[in-house]
Parts: sequence; structure tokens; C-alpha cells
Amino acid sequence: MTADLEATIAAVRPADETAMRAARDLQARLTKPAGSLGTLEELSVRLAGLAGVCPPPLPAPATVAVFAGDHGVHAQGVTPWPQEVTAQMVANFVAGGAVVNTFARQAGADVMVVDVGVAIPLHGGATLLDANVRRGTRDLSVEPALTRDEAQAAVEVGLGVAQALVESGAKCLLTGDMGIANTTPAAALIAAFTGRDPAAVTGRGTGIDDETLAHKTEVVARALARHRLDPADPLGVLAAVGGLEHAALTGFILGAAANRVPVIIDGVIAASAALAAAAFAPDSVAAMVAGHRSAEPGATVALAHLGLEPLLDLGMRLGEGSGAALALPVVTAAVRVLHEVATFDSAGVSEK
Ligand SMILES: O=C(O)c1ccc[n+]([C@@H]2O[C@H](COP(=O)([O-])O)[C@@H](O)[C@H]2O)c1
Ligand SMILES: Cc1cc2nc[nH]c2cc1C
Repeated sequence: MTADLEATIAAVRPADETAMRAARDLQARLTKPAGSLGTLEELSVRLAGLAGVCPPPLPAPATVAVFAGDHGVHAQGVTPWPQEVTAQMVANFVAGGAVVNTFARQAGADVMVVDVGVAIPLHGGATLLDANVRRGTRDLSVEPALTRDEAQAAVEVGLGVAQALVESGAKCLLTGDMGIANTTPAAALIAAFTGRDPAAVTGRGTGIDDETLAHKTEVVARALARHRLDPADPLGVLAAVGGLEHAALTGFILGAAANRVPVIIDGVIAASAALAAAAFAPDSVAAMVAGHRSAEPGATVALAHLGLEPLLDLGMRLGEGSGAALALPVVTAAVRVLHEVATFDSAGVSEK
């Protein structure tokens, strides 16, 4: 491991119990029946613990970082979409025309696009970072998708993006991904880190029929059988069956956690990266907020393994960071309550 990755892992610390206690005490004194804000109350407590202060900072400004990469396993027929759609959608993100751009505008978040492994050379733009590690992975069902050095380089791209965003003032980071075929490595990663069967974690991705789903599940099973995967060696797992955007998202999540900034986890690709981040640094889970429950079955398995309850459950399975962007106003509201709502004392409201 390089000094950067080692230092980041060492900087990930547990939540601050004092700040969490202060948030729980404050929640009990606000002008509402105790517990009436449900999940939002525990979320506010977790974010106070992450920040080490009560109330924690509002999650603004916020940026969705969309990490894009391509996949050698595309050759196995695991997705109906041609590989060039990855590069074409990156251009769409940069032009502001994708769903994530719309949802981010609605939530007041910025969008940043990072080419960490797109197969086709892209033309740079104001919001496109060229950090290409290689032009797509190798086919994980026949050989390791990446070398350890490539996987580590991609993790460090994500670390660097998180660090730069925090240094420029971001108070909340949101995960995004784009990569045709990337639900296949996500399924393999989730199986490797949770020990669940390929059939329990492999889903329909962008939309495939029963026959293709059976084939995709078999491709994941073959990959797991081919590589000797040790969940205690997350870099090795990412290299063998991961993707460049999965590795970069792992670094991005670790970078957020090391800086004690919340990171909203989007769908199944981010959830698989979150498992890798937790394998590197178990305390990084304190920085993770599950934005939504993706329809992809592996997402539910991964979030349950991490002990995270998703904020929204809308049957979405788009990726791009769309579910994370939709969840941002909910996170903001949870924190804002601690900043603004009057206490029984201050408002002169009688207690029961
Ligand atoms: O976020 C999710 O849970 C999610 C679920 C299904 C598909 N996707 C997106 O769809 C693409 C991968 O789907 P596939 O079928 O090509 O593996 C990739 O660009 C992902 O961002 C994303
Ligand atoms: C059109 C399209 C948009 C996407 N956004 C994220 N993954 C995607 C996959 C496709 C195919």
C-alpha cells in the first residue's frame, strides 16, 4: 500500500460518543414528541458523531462525483448495452443532460465527472477530470480484472478527488458511477465480501431477461471460483473481480471518512465499494449514509452487511448518483432540525 492509502486508513476514526450524546439530548428537548422524526433522528445523531460536534455542519456545499469505467466482462454478454454508451453518457453528464444532472440541480449539488477507466478516449471539459488508469478492465471471468497496482491507482484517484473536494469546502460527498456492465463486478465484490451466493447478489442491472440473468449469475460464480478471494485483502479482491470505478469509489468513501465528511452512497456499485472501504477501515461506516435502496438485490445484501438502512426506497436502479442526489435534501433536513427547531424551554411549550 502507498503512503497515501495507509495514511487515509489510519485517519479513519470512530464516531465521537460525546457529540452523539449531545445530539440525542438535544433531540429530546426539541418541540416534537420524542422519536417522532423516526430515522432522521438517528441520522442526525450519527452525523454529529461523525463531525465530532453537535449540531454537525449542514451538508452544503455538496458534490456528486461520477466515476466512469469500462469492463472486460462486457464480452461475456452480461448486459444488453454496447460499451460505447459509457463514453456517450460521460459526454451527457458533462453537457448537463443526464438524470443525475437534473436531480443534482434540484438538490443544489454540483456534479463532477471522473474518467477513471473509460475504454474510449474522451475530450476533457470543465467538469471532466481525466484520471484514466487503463481503458477498461480485463475480463474478470477469465483473468484478474486489474493488477494490484492498477487497482491501487484507481483507489487513489478516488482518494484524491475526495481530498480535493473537501479542501475546496465540500461538506458532503455523493457517490456516482457510470460503466456499462458494472453491475457484474459489483455482484462479484458483494459475494466476495459478504460470503453470499452469486444467485443472491446478481440482478438484472439495466434490464435483462431470465436467460441472461442465469448466464450473468454463472459468470459471477465462475469468477468467484477462479480467483482465490480473501475479504481481508480488499485491494486483492478489487483487483481480481472489481472495476476501476468500484476501486475509485472505495478511495472516495475512505477519503470522506478520513475527513469526517458524510458520503451518501448511491446504488449497488457504490454499495459494493462501501464493502471494500469497510474492509480497509471498519470505522469508515460511520461516514456512510445509504441514500436509497436500489432494486438490484446485491445492494440490499451489501447495506444489510454494513448495518445501513436506506433513506429512500423508490424502486430506482439507474446509478449515476441519482439516488444519492435525491436523498441529499433528506440529509439536510435531518441536520437542519438540530440547528433550527426550538426547544420546549425556549418556545414555552409544555411537556407531557
Ligand atoms: O445504481 C444501481 O443500483 C444500478 C443498478 C443497475 C444499473 N445501474 C447502472 O447501469 C449500468 C450498469 O448496468 P449493466 O446492466 O450494464 O451491468 C451502469 O452504468 C450503472 O450505473 C446502476
Ligand atoms: C442510457 C443509460 C444511462 C445510464 N446511466 C447510468 N447507467 C446507465 C446505463 C444506460 C444504458
